[in-house]
Amino acid sequence: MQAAEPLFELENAEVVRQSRMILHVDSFSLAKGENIALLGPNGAGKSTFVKLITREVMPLYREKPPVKFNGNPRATLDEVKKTLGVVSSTMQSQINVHLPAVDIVEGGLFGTLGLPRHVHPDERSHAKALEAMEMLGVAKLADQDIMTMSSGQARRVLFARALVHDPSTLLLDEPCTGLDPEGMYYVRSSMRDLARAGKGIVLITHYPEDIIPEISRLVLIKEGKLFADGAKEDMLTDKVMSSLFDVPLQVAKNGKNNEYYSLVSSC
Ligand SMILES: Nc1ncnc2c1ncn2[C@@H]1O[C@H](COP(=O)(O)OP(=O)(O)OP(=O)(O)O)[C@@H](O)[C@H]1O
Repeated sequence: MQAAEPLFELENAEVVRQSRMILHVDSFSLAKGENIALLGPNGAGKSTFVKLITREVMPLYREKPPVKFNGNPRATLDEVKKTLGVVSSTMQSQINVHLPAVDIVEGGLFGTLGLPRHVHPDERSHAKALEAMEMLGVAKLADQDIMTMSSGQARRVLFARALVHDPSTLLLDEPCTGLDPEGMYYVRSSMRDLARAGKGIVLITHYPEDIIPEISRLVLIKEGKLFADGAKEDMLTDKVMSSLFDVPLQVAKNGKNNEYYSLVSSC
């Protein structure tokens, strides 16, 4: 079987802020369509890692390019945006206008959180937005003001927004943060649906509970470096998790078929 082509590659990539090295990756590759989770303590460098993918952060210059996207060391922002759909928990707090949810979703076609002023939505873009909302089970909320929605409903609207331009990979930055168990249930089941529909998933999280069964590879980040990278079952052990977070932790397996993991602190 032929190996899938890489979507994203890093080689000797370093990010410096205020004279401090906040991320250094010797070597990393993510295949097209692959599902991974990035796990690590606060301040470890997970968001910086993902911002190297989205080109919000640039690495130090090297003669041999440290970042390649679709094999291209000079991928344009437009190319990156077309390929990726992004959802983050902080996006929700940036929405402070009264707009129908469908406008938020349609804004995803233009890379904005609502419809840009100069844009007059046409039937096609409206239909696309409704189709994405249908996929996330929130089409019936299309006309509801986003500001009046529960956090779980609004998060699913943001998933629909990330999907509206049909990206091949979704970048999900702590998608369950701030949600109650019902909201988490729907976000996690949406992640599963999307993975099954063939979307690649890159999930950043602090919690193994978010790691849906379709994700089989875990990348652990600590103190600005790749701490470990490998199969989920090898990473989610008491020993590895305790040394990643520097406190005693036990990994429990649960779910109907023991397909989920959670972390228990022994205080
Ligand atoms: N613009 C910046 N200037 C200075 N330091 C920065 C900047 N951006 C990030 N850092 C630092 O780099 C480190 C890594 O930050 P990053 O946001 O990537 O971590 P993270 O693993 O995503 O954290 P969290 O889980 O808390 O979101 C942190 O110590 C952070 O304070």
